[in-house]
Amino acid sequence: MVEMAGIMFQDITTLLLDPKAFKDTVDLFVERYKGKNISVVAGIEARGFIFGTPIALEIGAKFVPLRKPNKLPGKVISEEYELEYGRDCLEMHLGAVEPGERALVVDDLIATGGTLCAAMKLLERAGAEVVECACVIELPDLKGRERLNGKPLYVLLESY
Ligand SMILES: O=P(O)(O)OC[C@H]1O[C@H](OP(=O)(O)OP(=O)(O)O)[C@H](O)[C@@H]1O
Ligand SMILES: Nc1ncnc2[nH]cnc12
Repeated sequence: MVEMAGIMFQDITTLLLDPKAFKDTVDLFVERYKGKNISVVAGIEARGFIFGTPIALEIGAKFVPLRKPNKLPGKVISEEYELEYGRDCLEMHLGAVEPGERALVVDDLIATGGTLCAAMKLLERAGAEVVECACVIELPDLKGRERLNGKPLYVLLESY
């Protein structure tokens, strides 16, 4: 954890420097989701890509990037969401997900929950069933879990 502009920033890049710790982290998710009939792993830009892609490969699911605005070249659907300061937006390629698909949403961290909430809305608008959201770290004091409308959230560690 490092302090950045008054915020205690949870920096997962140190985890990535340790190949065994990184692999063990991915394996914990793979063990949980393998054989659960998940066809889509949706990873949230940017840090959700780091964990989402190896999980998708290992469980045999496709990987769908949920990106910040104006990054995806094709037609997209968009969802705006509130940040602690201001607003942001996530986009997903139209047609990347088919109605009825079972999706897992992956990110590195849940803080206020706005990002995961927008991600779930995109997948549900495309007709997918969001099975669960998965993050490495939860900041429980920010009560992000309460914004997920009862959708299960699996995290590896809580940071207070
Ligand atoms: O639960 P929330 O309050 O919505 O915050 C969590 C989001 O914040 C961070 O991403 P950030 O928006 O900083 O973007 P980045 O990964 O591109 O740096 C983090 O990786 C999550 O995606
Ligand atoms: N404290 C924090 N550390 C890392 N990423 C974040 N995203 C939102 N809050 C964060």
